Amino acid sequence: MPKFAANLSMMFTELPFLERFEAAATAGFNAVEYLFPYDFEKSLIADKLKAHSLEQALFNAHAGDWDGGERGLATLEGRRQDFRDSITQALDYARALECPKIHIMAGISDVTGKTEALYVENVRYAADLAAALDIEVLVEPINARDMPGYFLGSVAQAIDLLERIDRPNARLQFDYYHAQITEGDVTMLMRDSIDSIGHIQIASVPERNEPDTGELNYPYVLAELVAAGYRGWVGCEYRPAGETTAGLGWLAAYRNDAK
Ligand SMILES: O=C(O)C(=O)[C@H](O)CO
Ligand SMILES: [Mg+2]
Repeated sequence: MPKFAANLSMMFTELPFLERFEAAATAGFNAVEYLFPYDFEKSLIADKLKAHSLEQALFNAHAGDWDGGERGLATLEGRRQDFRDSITQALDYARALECPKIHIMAGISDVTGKTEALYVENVRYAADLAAALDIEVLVEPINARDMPGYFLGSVAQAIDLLERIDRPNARLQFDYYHAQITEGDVTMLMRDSIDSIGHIQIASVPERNEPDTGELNYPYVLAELVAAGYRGWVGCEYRPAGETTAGLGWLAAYRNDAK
């Protein structure tokens, strides 16, 4: 059965960030992921993980001026040093949190030969630093409805760029929510890209709520993922329709499955 990580940027937002760790553990999660840890001392987060026996599955490298609309630095001309600083910072946190994976956001950029070349160079730079720490760097295609102008739109584009990056620890973050909106045929897409997949995320489509609603049949989708050999965390990157805990009935069904 799949193992699920709570995404603390979207789940348990009824609580202040640092209190979400305990809430996730109490709800039965053994791992967490979120966008960014950088507003907090890494030792503070490490203490939370330890106190609640949680693994840190994933977080993102700093993605620029988020409130100002930036969504990553890896394709931005003139931001090479900012990008490099973001990787140094992310790896510093990853080491402290014993986190094996970092998501590197590409940025809002047109796809041109120039932006592709910069992206390949930047992700390669990050992968080489991360490899020394046994950490993977991940790239994720994001749907254009939620993030208009985002550089990385499809799994095919991501795989093509990963081939050019050509580093074994640079891998695909496959988010079924984005894949269904942009491409559909998600199980064939997953099977075709399974060798590149380093992390999975889920949510209902189109509302991005609990995975037991919406147009995707997750019991089937996740059984196929496991059958294809995926053994990593499945990040629950969804916005609960109501109170987070009240919407966790879907998780109990997987626990019963395992018995
Ligand atoms: O939005 C997503 O799907 C993500 O995984 C990113 O990390 C943030 O946009
Ligand atoms: Mg995602």
